[in-house]
Amino acid sequence: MSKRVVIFDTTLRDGEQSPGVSLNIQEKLEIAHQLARLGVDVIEAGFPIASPGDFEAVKAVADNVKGATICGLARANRKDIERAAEALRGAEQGRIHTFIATSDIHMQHKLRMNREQVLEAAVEAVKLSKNFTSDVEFSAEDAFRSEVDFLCSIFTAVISAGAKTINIPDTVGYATPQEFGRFIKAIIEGTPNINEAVVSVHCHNDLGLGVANSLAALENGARQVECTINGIGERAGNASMEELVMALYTRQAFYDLETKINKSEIYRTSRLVSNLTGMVIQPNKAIVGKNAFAHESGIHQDGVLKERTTYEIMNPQMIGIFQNNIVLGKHSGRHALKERLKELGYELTDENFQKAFERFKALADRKREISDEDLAVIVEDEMRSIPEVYSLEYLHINSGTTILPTATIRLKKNEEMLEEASCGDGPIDAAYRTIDKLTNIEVRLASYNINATTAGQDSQGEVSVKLEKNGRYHTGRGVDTDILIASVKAYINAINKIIFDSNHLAEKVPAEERAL
Ligand SMILES: CC(=O)SCCNC(=O)CCNC(=O)[C@H](O)C(C)(C)COP(=O)(O)OP(=O)(O)OC[C@H]1O[C@@H](n2cnc3c(N)ncnc32)[C@H](O)[C@@H]1OP(=O)(O)O
Ligand SMILES: CC(C)C(=O)C(=O)O
Ligand SMILES: [Mg+2]
Repeated sequence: MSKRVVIFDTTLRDGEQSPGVSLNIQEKLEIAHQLARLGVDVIEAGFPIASPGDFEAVKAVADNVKGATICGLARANRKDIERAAEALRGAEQGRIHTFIATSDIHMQHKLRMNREQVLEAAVEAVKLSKNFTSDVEFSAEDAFRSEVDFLCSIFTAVISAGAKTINIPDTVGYATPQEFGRFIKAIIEGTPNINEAVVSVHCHNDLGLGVANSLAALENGARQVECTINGIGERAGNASMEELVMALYTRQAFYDLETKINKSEIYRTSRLVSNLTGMVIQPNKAIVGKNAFAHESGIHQDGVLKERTTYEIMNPQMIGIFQNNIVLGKHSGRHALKERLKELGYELTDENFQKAFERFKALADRKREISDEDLAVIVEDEMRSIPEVYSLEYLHINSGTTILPTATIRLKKNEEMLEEASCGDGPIDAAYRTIDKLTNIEVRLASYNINATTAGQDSQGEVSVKLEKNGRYHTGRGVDTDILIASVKAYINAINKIIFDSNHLAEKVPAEERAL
């Protein structure tokens, strides 16, 4: 039996049946070109009878996209099939995919047809389709809830009528892997001319088993899988293409099957489909989710940095993901921080690194993810060697529409604790007046600037101040997720610089010429 699995992509047909998704001609064309680059074997571009727009989209894909079979869906009736054939006329290789439901529940309530009528409609549909193309696929909708003997007789008949692919959908996502595998085996064994057609499956994800069921079918003789990018599709979606392909590749030794998918295009295709359909990918989605290759905890990061395969079963670069997979956050350890700092070009002494690590952990307690910008701020602070004569121990600010802004601050000066309170025009003015009282250094605030150093609600505020003292300017910088704390830190930083400069000056200038 062939090892080759045919990848039938139905992102543009079943994927577009996702509630809220509607792709225009241009968008379908763009996705179809990308699917061809990705190397899918069949692109189901739409359901031409559904609307003039879908007809035009299938036609545009058929006329323009080369390198893959272009397929159009049609119910088992003349109008649908002729419309599909017309849309596909320009295709290098066109496939008509005709279908009719075979489960009792669908036949009785939806189609209001009996088995004989359904079998006859199926055979007629395949015969009619054969007038337009040699590549005809027949699907028995709701196959998994259909009676196996009836399915075998309908498949035998459509294969005799010329169907080259017979598709066995689990339309409502009801199957579980073992029983679906057994089901496929029973159909193959019960259909005498099965060797004249490719056996295909089309699994929905209502129980989250679309991919698992498809793999079970492949183990039991199926050689085409119908799937969508990012697993989009009717209700809970279809089997996800990227998961199927990567499962077959990663577990090649077990399945011994291959596809012709160009794996390095997987991520790009996933992003394109997500952007054009508006279907956001959940972060923990396998293969293409934001977190699929991200490591946050220190023990994992240490392992991955020492040897990637300790915690990665696939290489993200292989599917076109080049972003950093080490996410710095509260669970990260020293190895990961040191590695990222090295990548950013920072070489810290052991002592500075230890300080930077402590600040990193403190920030990570308040902020979900630590960005490179956050690290730059932390490290630059640690690399400066201005002694911290004053440091902030405690800050309490009262402010609002009906109260006078008041600040209470405790500063540590060397080993001594100093505490004061003051009012001001605003909370920052109150804080700065309090610091002036505590330090007893007379300064003038020459400028105050605030910036968000990183994006997002939990971003850091960076405050820079310029203080004037005896005609000389001293800048101070403070960073914190709380802008009042950042403002106070900036002011204290500038004061410490004033003291540092004044001490340096003292070494050169006699006391009487100095005034602090
Ligand atoms: C499992 C799947 O994903 S199947 C594909 C589902 N996709 C879609 O339905 C998307 C596109 N669909 C559409 O735009 C419309 O449903 C159309 C244009 C196809 C049909 O629209 P309408 O003619 O208004 O019919 P409507 O959708 O209301 O009902 C479907 C009809 O098709 C019949 N039908 C359903 N499946 C089939 C089939 N495979 N073969 C023949 N007839 C079928 C139904 O019995 C019903 O017939 P009735 O009108 O005699 O009762
Ligand atoms: C048209 C068929 C193949 C389908 O989408 C299904 O049965 O889910
Ligand atoms: Mg479907």
